[in-house]
Amino acid sequence: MIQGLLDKGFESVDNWLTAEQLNGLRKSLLTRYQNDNFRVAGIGNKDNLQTAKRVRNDQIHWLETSKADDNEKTFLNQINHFVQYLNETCMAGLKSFEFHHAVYEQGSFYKKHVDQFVNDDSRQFSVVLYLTEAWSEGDGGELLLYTNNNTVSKVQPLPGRLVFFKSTLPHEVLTSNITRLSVTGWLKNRA
Ligand SMILES: O=C(O)CCC(=O)C(=O)O
Ligand SMILES: [Fe+2]
Repeated sequence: MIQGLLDKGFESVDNWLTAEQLNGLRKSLLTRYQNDNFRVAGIGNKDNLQTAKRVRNDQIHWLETSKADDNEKTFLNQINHFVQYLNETCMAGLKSFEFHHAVYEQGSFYKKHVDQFVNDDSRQFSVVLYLTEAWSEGDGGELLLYTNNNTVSKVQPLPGRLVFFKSTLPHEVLTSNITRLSVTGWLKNRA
């Protein structure tokens, strides 16, 4: 994973969770979505929602450790192990992380952007885990990563796939033709 990050600027890994863990996490996301616990996502940390809607129109729900259910706790534990691994093997200096569930309803997208805020550079790495039950060519919602030398890499949002990239890397989500589910987060160098 680390090698891919260094070589290409990103890495993707399949089957990051067991099928059981993945199905559990999807169930938790859908339960929160059905109970109206989601809101339209914004951009930046002081944004105007009208502007934001032209850039992205997914809906999100932030995970809070204290309110996480067992499936979400398992996921956050795995992330914690991953963070420890990065700190031990790469001296990444990571101090905290934040994650949200995301639902891209049919027709939703997220235009080209970077995840680091202009007034806060604490987000070091972006992590996305795809939770959609099934994805096939034509369903859209691919992740485009603008790596160095104007190379564009396309990642299919396949169930169970985890993508990991530096938060300074420009990327975008193409329009999804199906309901696209994911959990997305950031590994930060500040608490
Ligand atoms: O879902 C994805 O593939 C990427 C999402 C994203 O770029 C973001 O939430 O900042
Ligand atoms: Fe992003």
